[in-house]
Amino acid sequence: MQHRNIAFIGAGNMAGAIVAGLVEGGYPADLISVCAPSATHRDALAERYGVHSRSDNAACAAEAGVVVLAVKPQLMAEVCGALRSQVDFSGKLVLSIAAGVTVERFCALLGEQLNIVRIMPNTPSLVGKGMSGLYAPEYVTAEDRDFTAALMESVGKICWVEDEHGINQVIAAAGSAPAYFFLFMEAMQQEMERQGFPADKARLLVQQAASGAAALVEASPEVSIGTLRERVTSKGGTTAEALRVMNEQKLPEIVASAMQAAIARAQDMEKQF
Ligand SMILES: NC(=O)C1=CN([C@@H]2O[C@H](COP(=O)(O)OP(=O)(O)OC[C@H]3O[C@@H](n4cnc5c(N)ncnc54)[C@H](OP(=O)(O)O)[C@@H]3O)[C@@H](O)[C@H]2O)C=CC1
Ligand SMILES: O=C(O)[C@@H]1CCC=N1
Repeated sequence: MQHRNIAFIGAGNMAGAIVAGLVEGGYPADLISVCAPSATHRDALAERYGVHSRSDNAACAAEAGVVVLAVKPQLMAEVCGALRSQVDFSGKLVLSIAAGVTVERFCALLGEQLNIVRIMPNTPSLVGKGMSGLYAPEYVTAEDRDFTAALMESVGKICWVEDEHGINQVIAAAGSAPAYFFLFMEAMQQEMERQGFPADKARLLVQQAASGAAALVEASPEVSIGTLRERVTSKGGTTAEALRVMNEQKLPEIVASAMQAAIARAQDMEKQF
């Protein structure tokens, strides 16, 4: 892939996961800077991955061809306002990973016809297993779209969405989703501990079952997930009994409501930030 000078504004969980995935995947660390007010996170990234640790957002962004906005949505207006007064964004590619901040808002904050791609990544990018949704306004060039796609493909899989609302739907299905699976795994580990298993064995059982199930889904694209579930479920057996309880207690409906709540929150944030 093409290599450009990238400035990450924000060095937290998500920026760190992308930086790690990029460098582990062979992107030159020397071309990556991470910028944040306190040294804690950015210095840790510099030490571990060899990227540059910076404290001056504007200087860092000014020197880069690609600026990744990776601060919390509620800080975006303040951070972009300060950047706009000191940095000329024409000719730069801006990538936002923030939930709930629209292209229209970024254009108001940083300049009209901003060359921007919105990315909705997730933290498994850290281990090269990310899933990112991408959206770009139609005027963004094919070269910048291709660069962004290749960048995120180097830390996982990607999916373009045609309209911007698709980013909110990607949040529900992928951006936030690792936390759903972690909650499920946490609950399973806790029950195994209640059953008397030590924490390390309880975790191993749950972790291996989860990663094995995910690997099976990935390895069987021609088989529906429902069919994979049925192959585990012997008639009158233990799985059927467990699934009966989950269905009686409306797990599928809970999942659907939770995803709808994530989308609704992203829409609220679009009005707020
Ligand atoms: N976490 C996730 O799973 C996902 C997050 N996102 C999006 O990523 C963005 C970041 O989230 P996340 O990484 O979780 O947040 P974190 O709180 O982990 O990181 C935020 C980072 O922003 C830095 N920061 C705070 N103020 C400034 C400032 N004025 N200038 C520059 N940097 C600043 C913080 O600095 P310091 O290191 O000094 O604290 C920190 O490094 C959000 O917009 C979120 O919507 C998207 C998809 C998934
Ligand atoms: O919780 C959030 O708002 C962010 C976006 C997706 C994952 N974390």
